[in-house]
Amino acid sequence: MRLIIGQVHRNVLALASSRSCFVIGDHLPFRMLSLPRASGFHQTAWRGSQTVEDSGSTLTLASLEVQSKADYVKKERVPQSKADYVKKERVPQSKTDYVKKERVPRTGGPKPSSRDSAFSAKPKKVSSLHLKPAKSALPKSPVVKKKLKIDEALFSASSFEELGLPPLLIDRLNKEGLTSPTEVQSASIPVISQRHDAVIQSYTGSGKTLAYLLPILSEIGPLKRAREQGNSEKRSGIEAVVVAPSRELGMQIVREVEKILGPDDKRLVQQLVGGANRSRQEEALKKNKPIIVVGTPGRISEISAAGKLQTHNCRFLVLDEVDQLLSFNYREDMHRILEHVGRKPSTSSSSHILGPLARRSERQTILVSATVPFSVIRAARSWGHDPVLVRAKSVVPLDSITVPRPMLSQGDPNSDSPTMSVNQAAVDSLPPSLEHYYCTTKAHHKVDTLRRCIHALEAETVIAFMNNTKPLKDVVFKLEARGMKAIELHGDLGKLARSTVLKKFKAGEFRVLVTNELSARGLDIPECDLVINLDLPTDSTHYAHRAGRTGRLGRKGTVVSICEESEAFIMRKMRKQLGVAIKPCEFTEGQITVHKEEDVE
Ligand SMILES: Nc1ncnc2c1ncn2[C@@H]1O[C@H](COP(=O)(O)OP(=O)(O)OP(=O)(O)O)[C@@H](O)[C@H]1O
Repeated sequence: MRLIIGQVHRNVLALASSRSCFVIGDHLPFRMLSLPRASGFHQTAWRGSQTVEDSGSTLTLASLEVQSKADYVKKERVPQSKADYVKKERVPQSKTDYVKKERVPRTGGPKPSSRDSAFSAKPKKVSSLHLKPAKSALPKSPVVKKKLKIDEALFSASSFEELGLPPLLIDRLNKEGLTSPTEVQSASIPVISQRHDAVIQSYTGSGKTLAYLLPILSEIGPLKRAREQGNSEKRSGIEAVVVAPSRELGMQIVREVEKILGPDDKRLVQQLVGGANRSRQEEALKKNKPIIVVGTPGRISEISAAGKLQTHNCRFLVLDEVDQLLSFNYREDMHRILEHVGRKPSTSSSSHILGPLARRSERQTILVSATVPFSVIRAARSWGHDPVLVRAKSVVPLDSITVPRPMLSQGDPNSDSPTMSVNQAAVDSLPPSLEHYYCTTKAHHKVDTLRRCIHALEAETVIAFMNNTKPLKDVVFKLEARGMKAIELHGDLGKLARSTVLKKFKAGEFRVLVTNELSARGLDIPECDLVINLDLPTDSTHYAHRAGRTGRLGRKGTVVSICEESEAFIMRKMRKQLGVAIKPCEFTEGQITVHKEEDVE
């Protein structure tokens, strides 16, 4: 049976979403959860497993130190020239309003990020890093547990005020047109503010960057929460380190921090990305005295090793796209970062005997990705104190997470085999609003199919992925020859060329960006309405990150994989692994024709 769809954006078939629960462990609804927590956040020993205890006390906004609106106005308000900003600024909004607003593509959507991206890093093969869970040689300290329950109300927080962000920070967010938190932000902000180590997992384009930046900027820098007198921690130097696997993602995060800090304070964030001039970065560290640095593992560890980056006072360490940062390529740099950030060099004789692990860890560790394989859970357990997994509408203590049953039959649960990583990571990493299709064609007709697909779907801003760099130019040439404006982007281009390409593409000068795996993670181009796989991604984790370049923050988006007949089984396999409908289709006479699966099997 054949079903003809006119223009996919007008007559979109509702996909039967078979999105199932994230594979790792059982998830409790937030309201059911009791979170035991070491009262001493700065526990010296890294503890092993810990049981989840139920408690009678409910974790309310107050117990999370998130005050009610009234309290908030009373206690938090600091003398400001802009009197009564609360009255002026707060526009009561329901969550539905927010969703409605965000879903209007282009014109009515959220204020697009002003973040620029510059591409540089070469794509790195992701294989898992075997960092052994650190075992402290120190005796375990007695742990006083504070039992917490989380109020479901936090999930439906419709404003940043409800989440207890400081007034100055809310003021800045409003100025940037950000008035309502996303779901993952509502879940993460209270948890991080309560000083839990956390793994944040939520689908691509759901706002994970602000989910960790906002609670951090509530604690450090000029927008931070006013503390009661005598209760202020005196800190100096760098207080937060954010690590990202690529230069482009690093720069994007820098732009996001700059946007929140505002023009007067943007020097307080310093980029330490590879490929940029290192001595200039070192000079800026000296001159600007930043409170937060964002960079790639290599450059951060390089400058740290040279003694030009002091991070022992650091309170926050964020690993964005953590599953990629755990790959073998980053092993040494990540080891250095984890060993140094937020660790006080100790002079006591015992620590000389016991080695670096005896040094006191002061930092809060936050791991972030749309795809969280079990290796990340294991790493978080070994690096953090009572870490929790935060997702939209659920928070789970990591100690309660076990390797899921199906995984056990597929191999050694302690191995980081791709199968394991894929199965655990893929589900729930995709925005629910995406439409997925695949079509088959001969290899030499792929570009023509791509062109017909773009016309049929009336897509305006298209990212086409290939697996290698070499053929990109050829595809661009063929598209241009057929009158379609296209441009290539890959790591072999110079730094300036890469940022120019992106600027032009974002400005709408080109309809198609032809690129490789380099652009699959982090790239935020809200206007992108179509992602094409001209080469199939290597696994469903890669599929998820590529697909996530479209359909960001509730917008509509379509993903089309163009493959040869002999590869169609891979798409069917990915459909199973991802738990989403990827429908076979073809493009004829300016239309998409969607087949039912029976027709092709
Ligand atoms: N509360 C908000 N209101 C409006 N826009 C927001 C909000 N939070 C984030 N955004 C915007 O949503 C877009 C996507 O956010 P972000 O890049 O943080 O997503 P992500 O979950 O990290 O995606 P990925 O997994 O692909 O890296 C950005 O343009 C960001 O500026």
